[in-house]
Amino acid sequence: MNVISTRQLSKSYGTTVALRDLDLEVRPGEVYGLLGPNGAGKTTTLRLLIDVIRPTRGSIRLFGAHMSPRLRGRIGYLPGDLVLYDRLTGADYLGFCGALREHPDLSEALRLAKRLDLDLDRRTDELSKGNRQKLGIVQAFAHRPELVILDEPASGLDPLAQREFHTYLREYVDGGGTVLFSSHVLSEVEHVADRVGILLAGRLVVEDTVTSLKANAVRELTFTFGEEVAAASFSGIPGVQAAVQVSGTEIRCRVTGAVGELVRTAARFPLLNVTSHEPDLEDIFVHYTEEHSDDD
Ligand SMILES: Nc1ncnc2c1ncn2[C@@H]1O[C@H](COP(=O)(O)OP(=O)(O)OP(=O)(O)O)[C@@H](O)[C@H]1O
Repeated sequence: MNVISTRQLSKSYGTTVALRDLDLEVRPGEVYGLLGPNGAGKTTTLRLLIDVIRPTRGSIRLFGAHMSPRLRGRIGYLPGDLVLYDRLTGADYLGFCGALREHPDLSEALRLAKRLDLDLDRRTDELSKGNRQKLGIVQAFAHRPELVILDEPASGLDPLAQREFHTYLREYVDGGGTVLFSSHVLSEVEHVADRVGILLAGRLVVEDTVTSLKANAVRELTFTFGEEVAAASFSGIPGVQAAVQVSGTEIRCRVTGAVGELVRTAARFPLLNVTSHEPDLEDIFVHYTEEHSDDD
């Protein structure tokens, strides 16, 4: 049974369609990263899942059931717009959240706060942006939820805190937890997520593992020859999308899938060097964003 399962989930605000027909499945024990440019519908999706806003259409199942007060206790949530009570210390705030959730045991919260180097004795209005974010993360995990939904968790965290947080996320899923998070930080998604979904203008345009997305993405191979070679010699080869003449002796090819035929063709000429630019998640993200804007 999937931890999260949505069918044709849609949300409109007046005439603005924020989310269209989202079918999302998040499996037990996985870290799922939701990517998208500003306004793509990420926050809307997360808010729908935790039931702070209601769908215009479609359905949501969490652990196979509709949202209920009992189910809410099994879920942790970091909102994108975290509101803290300024006069409380971090420890007071966590105690308050624990009381609301009827989970007074703060041992997990204290452990995570220590790992993130967060001082819980300071008043929340004295905390820096990054430390407020750490407090938000700590409250999301404090009651040992089975699922956490995090809206831009990396926002404001310094690289050390980010690294510690990612290690903690891995431990959390290894211990049976499940994570859905949104992010703009593509390197974070690349390192942490098992699967990635890209939302564009409210639609899920692609969903896959990071490894598979990269394997199927467009790569660039640049060939340097010992004599002049025409780019036209490389057009029509399976997988080659474009062959560009960089100079008389240098040709750059954009290619998808296997490169065997392309490399065999290049080897028929006096080949001196080949360099390959491997796509990262940013290239893939830009590719889908550009492709989508072409459709508009
Ligand atoms: N309360 C609201 N009233 C009207 N429109 C809204 C509301 N909330 C969101 N929207 C619109 O819905 C669309 C999706 O917004 P959403 O906040 O879900 O995007 P996002 O992917 O989280 O963006 P960001 O990365 O900027 O946080 C946007 O066009 C936004 O303007």
